[in-house]
Amino acid sequence: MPELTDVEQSIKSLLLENIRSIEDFPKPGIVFKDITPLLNETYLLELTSMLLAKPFRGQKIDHVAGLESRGFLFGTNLAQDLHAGFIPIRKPGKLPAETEEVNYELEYGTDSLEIHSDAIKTGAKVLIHDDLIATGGSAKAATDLVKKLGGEIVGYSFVMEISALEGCKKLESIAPCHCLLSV
Ligand SMILES: O=P(O)(O)OC[C@H]1O[C@H](OP(=O)(O)OP(=O)(O)O)[C@H](O)[C@@H]1O
Ligand SMILES: Nc1ncnc2[nH]cnc12
Repeated sequence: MPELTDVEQSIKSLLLENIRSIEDFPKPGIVFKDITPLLNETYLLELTSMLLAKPFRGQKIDHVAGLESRGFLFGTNLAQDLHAGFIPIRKPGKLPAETEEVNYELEYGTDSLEIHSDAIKTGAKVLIHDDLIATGGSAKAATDLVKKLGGEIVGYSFVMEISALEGCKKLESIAPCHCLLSV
């Protein structure tokens, strides 16, 4: 009988095969990693969701904070699976109530992120989730927002990392960084 880790490895290979690489999107020189095929088929959606939650099962997590927009796709699923609430971290001007804001750098530009000022109670345990980590700038900005509100970062969850950009290195001293897939 195959070991569980072998089965998990095979599932990860299957998921990786279903990620599309699109050259020169959204700018020349960027190879865009498209996770939408993982949403397109129910078995891929379920396998991805199951493996995303696995490292955090049994941990006390009050909220999953997902980054706009692709961090919303698996983020609410992940929150429900971990019996946590979901907090949207959004691009500027999208959240309707009072917000906190931070600026950050992207692999292909700069942007800012916002969170509702009342989204987190002091000491709440927060897991940050996104589809992909490249430079880690967005996840670090999300970290700063959560900390500004008094939340405690207990981990990071990404569907995939672009390992050459070493984004997780920015975060490892803060909390464990789990990337389901790596390119
Ligand atoms: O690790 P980093 O270098 O910060 O890059 C990763 C971020 O870039 C992408 O988002 P993008 O800003 O393209 O927005 P989108 O999710 O709305 O497409 C991706 O979904 C992450 O949020
Ligand atoms: N290469 C890439 N593919 C998809 N999303 C990204 N976000 C930052 N870099 C990216």
